[in-house]
Amino acid sequence: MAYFPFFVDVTNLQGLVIGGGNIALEKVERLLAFDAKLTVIADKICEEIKEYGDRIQLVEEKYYSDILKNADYVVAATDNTELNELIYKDAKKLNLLVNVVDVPDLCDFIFPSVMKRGKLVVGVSTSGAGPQVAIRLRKEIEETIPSDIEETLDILAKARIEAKETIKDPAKRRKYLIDLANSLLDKDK
Ligand SMILES: C[C@@]1(CC(=O)O)c2cc3[nH]c(cc4nc(cc5[nH]c(cc(n2)[C@H]1CCC(=O)O)[C@@](C)(CC(=O)O)[C@@H]5CCC(=O)O)C(CC(=O)O)=C4CCC(=O)O)c(CCC(=O)O)c3CC(=O)O
Ligand SMILES: NC(=O)C1=CN([C@@H]2O[C@H](COP(=O)(O)OP(=O)(O)OC[C@H]3O[C@@H](n4cnc5c(N)ncnc54)[C@H](O)[C@@H]3O)[C@@H](O)[C@H]2O)C=CC1
Repeated sequence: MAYFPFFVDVTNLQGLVIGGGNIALEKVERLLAFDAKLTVIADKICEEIKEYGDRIQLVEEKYYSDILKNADYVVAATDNTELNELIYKDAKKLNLLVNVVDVPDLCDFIFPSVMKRGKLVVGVSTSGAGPQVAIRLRKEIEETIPSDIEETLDILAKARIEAKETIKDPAKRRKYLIDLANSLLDKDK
């Protein structure tokens, strides 16, 4: 296996979380931090997940395979190993990407340890070798990020749009944007 860190626009995809316990809640919260479109199906959905009811679709029923038809990707987080395996098989028949929470062999994608500050996103993965290492390194990286990074990236995003209009020469535009990025990042040093 080799996990490539695509940064996927989850606002445009329909995610399906199967299971409504603590582990499902963690996955839901991580995805909602990115405004993911989500459906949660479980015969028992915990209160904490229900509190997100205005942002996600809740289906308080047992898993049925037809629900996969509306999904783009699936997270299987039930406490039933055989069921999680069945979900994996059903989802593969539809060519969906699946994450079975505690079974790396049944994960087409895995959750990294994530830091998000405005437009900056850092995701650290150990390819499943040791989530604890991913968590610790993510925290260490977090400490090196300038406190005004959100503002810096907002300024740069605007400047790039303007520069595409106003500086027609690609080489000059590139130099302008690299210098601006460096000056913003260096200004507090
Ligand atoms: C493969 C992967 C699949 C996936 O879940 O996507 C996976 C698998 C497994 N995790 C297990 C255990 C723990 N996982 C955590 C925590 C996190 N695990 C996450 C990701 C991943 N976990 C993917 C690989 C990530 C990578 O590449 O490094 C994080 C980063 C993101 C997230 O979960 O969203 C999140 C931290 C979020 C944050 O804080 O930043 C803790 C610590 C804790 O809970 O505090 C423990 C207990 C301590 C321990 O065991 O180390 C077990 C053993 C289960 C058992 O048998 O008990 C398996 C199964 C196995 O390894 O066989
Ligand atoms: N809790 C933990 O710390 C960890 C748990 N795991 C694994 O993650 C999985 C889930 O754990 P928790 O969320 O803590 O369990 P939980 O017991 O809190 O929740 C299980 C959920 O599965 C749902 N479910 C069961 N059968 C179903 C069916 N037929 N259709 C739809 N939903 C169904 C239940 O309704 C419930 O919402 C387990 O397999 C567990 O082994 C892995 C690592 C750590």
